[in-house]
Amino acid sequence: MKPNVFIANPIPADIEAYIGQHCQYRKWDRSEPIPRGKLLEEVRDAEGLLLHGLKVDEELLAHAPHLRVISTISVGYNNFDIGAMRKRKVLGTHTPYVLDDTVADLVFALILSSARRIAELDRYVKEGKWKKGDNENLFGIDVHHRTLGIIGMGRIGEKVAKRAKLGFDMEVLYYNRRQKPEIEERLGVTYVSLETLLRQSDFIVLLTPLTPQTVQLIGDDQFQLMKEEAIFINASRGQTVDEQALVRALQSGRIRGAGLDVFQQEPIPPDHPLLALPNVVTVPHIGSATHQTRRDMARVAAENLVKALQGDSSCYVVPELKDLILS
Ligand SMILES: NC(=O)C1=CN([C@@H]2O[C@H](COP(=O)(O)OP(=O)(O)OC[C@H]3O[C@@H](n4cnc5c(N)ncnc54)[C@H](O)[C@@H]3O)[C@@H](O)[C@H]2O)C=CC1
Ligand SMILES: O=C(O)C(=O)CO
Repeated sequence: MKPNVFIANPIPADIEAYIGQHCQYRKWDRSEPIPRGKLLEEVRDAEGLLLHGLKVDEELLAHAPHLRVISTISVGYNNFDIGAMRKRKVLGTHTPYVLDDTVADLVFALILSSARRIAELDRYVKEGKWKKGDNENLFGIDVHHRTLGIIGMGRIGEKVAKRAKLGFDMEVLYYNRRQKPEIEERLGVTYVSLETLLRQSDFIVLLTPLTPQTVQLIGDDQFQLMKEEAIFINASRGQTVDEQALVRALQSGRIRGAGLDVFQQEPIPPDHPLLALPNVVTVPHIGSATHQTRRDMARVAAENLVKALQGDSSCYVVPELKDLILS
């Protein structure tokens, strides 16, 4: 008999059809998120669950006694309570690699638009403020030949480093849980302490996963170490930064600017002080959001779901739960 699965977010029709070849499924296909109560109801008989951005915790698992696999359409899986999943032997899978270049492109878009003030000057032109004789008050800073510091040199970090080295002749420093000599050799990047990275970089990009060790990794003390001209980019998760400290650093001119794709609360409340600052470029968590990449992510997530239910270990199980598929 085909396993029962629940698809909690809309996915392309052909990918849904692929799941249908291997599983019996029910689905939520409205664009607004599924209400929590409805999700808890729907998972009652499910052995597999496909989702994007929904919280997986003890409560959800308690409502899903048959659940064996949860497949998230994202590479980040901080929405998983890993301890609770391990206790119930529920596998978690994610979507690494397919989105790396797309997210790295977005990081560069944030670097360039912060340095050259693209969003601010777009408003300036459209509001009819452009007058002959405008000069220094429109100037930005160079990106090429400056120093980029990457915190979290993983799959996406490496793609950012490649763009920086090959496209912009930048010096690239990185800080990571472990040093990566193979990337140093391939790209000519330099491993440094977090403190050195913060002191020496003109652009600082945060790309670690959200874990207990990275919660508020960047706060007042770290902003104090940065150059006054530094631009801070966050494309990891909002909780890796102390957002109040970031507001203070930007308001006081401690750093020059910021480019942000992620926020402590998403959507960010419209009256949030960050949104009143001209030296901040914001986008609504769109790192991987191109038509092609979101499609590829949905395909990988669907393949993960089907493979994991079949006991095929070639799916992308999250590192902390890999032993479950082998046991
Ligand atoms: N803004 C967006 O739309 C997107 C955001 N992301 C975020 O980016 C993160 C990274 O994705 P990948 O590069 O695929 O992951 P990855 O696992 O390949 O890389 C993460 C790197 O961070 C390092 N790291 C982990 N904890 C650390 C710590 N405490 N201190 C220093 N380094 C640490 C790891 O050693 C690893 O090299 C995701 O977990 C997700 O949160 C990912 C995709 C899209
Ligand atoms: O994949 C992720 O972790 C995202 O944040 C969205 O692509």
